[in-house]
Amino acid sequence: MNPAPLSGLYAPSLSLLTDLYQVTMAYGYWQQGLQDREAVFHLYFRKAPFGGGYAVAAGLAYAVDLLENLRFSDDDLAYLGSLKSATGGAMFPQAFLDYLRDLKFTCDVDAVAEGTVVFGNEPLLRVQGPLLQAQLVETALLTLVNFQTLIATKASRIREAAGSDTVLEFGLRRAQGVDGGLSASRAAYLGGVDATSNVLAGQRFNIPVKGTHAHSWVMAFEDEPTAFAAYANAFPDDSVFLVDTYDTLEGVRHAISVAREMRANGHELGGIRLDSGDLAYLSREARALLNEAGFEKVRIVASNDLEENLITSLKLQGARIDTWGIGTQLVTAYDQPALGGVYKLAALRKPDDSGWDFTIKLSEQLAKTSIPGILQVRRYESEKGQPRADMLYNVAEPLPERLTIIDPLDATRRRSVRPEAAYRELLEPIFRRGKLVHQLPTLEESRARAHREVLSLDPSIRRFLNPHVYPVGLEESLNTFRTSLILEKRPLRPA
Ligand SMILES: Nc1ncnc2c1ncn2[C@@H]1O[C@H](COP(=O)(O)OP(=O)(O)OP(=O)(O)O)[C@@H](O)[C@H]1O
Ligand SMILES: O=P(O)(O)OC[C@H]1O[C@H](OP(=O)(O)OP(=O)(O)O)[C@H](O)[C@@H]1O
Ligand SMILES: O=C(O)c1cccnc1
Repeated sequence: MNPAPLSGLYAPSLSLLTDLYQVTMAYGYWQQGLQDREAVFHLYFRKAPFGGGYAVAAGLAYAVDLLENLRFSDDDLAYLGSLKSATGGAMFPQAFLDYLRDLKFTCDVDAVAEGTVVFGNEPLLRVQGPLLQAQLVETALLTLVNFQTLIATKASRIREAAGSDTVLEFGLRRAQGVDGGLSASRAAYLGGVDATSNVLAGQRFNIPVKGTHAHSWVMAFEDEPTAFAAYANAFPDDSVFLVDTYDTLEGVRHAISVAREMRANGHELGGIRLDSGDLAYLSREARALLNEAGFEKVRIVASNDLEENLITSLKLQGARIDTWGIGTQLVTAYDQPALGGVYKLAALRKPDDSGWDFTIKLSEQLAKTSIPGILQVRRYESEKGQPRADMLYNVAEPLPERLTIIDPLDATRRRSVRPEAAYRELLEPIFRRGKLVHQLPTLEESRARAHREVLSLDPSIRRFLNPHVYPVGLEESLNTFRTSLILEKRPLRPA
């Protein structure tokens, strides 16, 4: 089986999966002769989602697939050719459409591996190449990386709450459409769930598929014991009975009597599922009934609008739940349905090719002012591999001998870097001149990375409530340069 069956996910191409303004700007750049001016954009979010202290990067495999297949088909061009301007003429002239027909993606892309733990303000992706192309891919890259990073992060929080218990993703029916379901299942697995009920995701991404049965199964038979016995007949070694259709504890008793018959025939009941009521109380009662009857190994699955805080609370209440089935809250990222990742222009090659003009987007809030340069993220780690601080620096400028990391929001907060401190660079080359130069890891490898990296974080950063803020700063000369650029661009207002 193909472990990373992503190639051609968007074949022949999703080149029109963009906002109209990307195409109108592309036309404008082309008209101005700016299409090949070398540009650098960074994709980053400002604040980790769910009030948490970190995020888990995801979506790169989809982004690679999209960029590899980026081309305008005849149908795409015919559609763009049919668009009209306000006065009724063609929005785009034929010569521009011909240019798009021949367009090939030739940018360099550097990115953080999927499953890497990331923080606010650091680039997850850097695109460097012809301005028109680097601009054109903005929307699609944001669509892919924002959503999958959000869901992978939610899944890692649920994993954190569940500890070593099994977590199943049950979200497809409540997901935001087809790709919302499919890419959520992938990102949730990457972030740490153990299996999905989504069969297409199982086929496409080689994710383990698992499930129980619905209330309708019980309702389709004359009574509950008959329904359980029929299910056991179909799946003698893989049965989990949903016990709450009529009365949960009565349902547990029915499950036990069918489990006895199964045992007499050489089979064991796998589990029961609770889907309503007080899950702490019912799971304890169910455990006691099962144990008394000699079914210590029958697992208790719980579902019903669960998420990381409820799981934590249920555990504190002494719930005896072995497996958590999580749907809506996970795949819709219910408490924060979007990650506000942005894609900002940070450098433009000078027209005479003599170097770079670094660019900045100002904001009233310093937190929203962009970071100029061609950025790399250097992660300093302890001897045990625990992340200690991340430093953003401009690879287009030489690094000073003595490194100091400055908090971009408060320049008085500084950290010196020991020259011998161990580090790794997070952005890795993915495309060079439009050619894929990176062997993408399998989904299993990315999932293992996410698991490893989240666990390597200090628990104070992983906690849900008021997590400690992980230090991400600018290398001192970059910070000084950014401040000077802000002063240069911001008008000096009269008092
Ligand atoms: N012990 C508990 N502590 C905190 N929350 C719980 C506990 N048990 C269940 N919950 C959660 O409370 C919410 C409401 O559950 P409850 O079963 O009362 O309502 P419901 O979903 O409307 O039930 P039903 O399906 O019977 O109509 C769910 O999110 C459930 O996971
Ligand atoms: O609560 P979630 O986290 O979203 O998990 C998925 C839910 O979907 C199912 O309910 P549904 O009522 O759709 O069908 P059912 O008859 O199988 O329970 C299942 O029983 C869960 O309660
Ligand atoms: O298999 C299950 O138990 C399941 C699947 C989807 C949604 N809710 C439950």
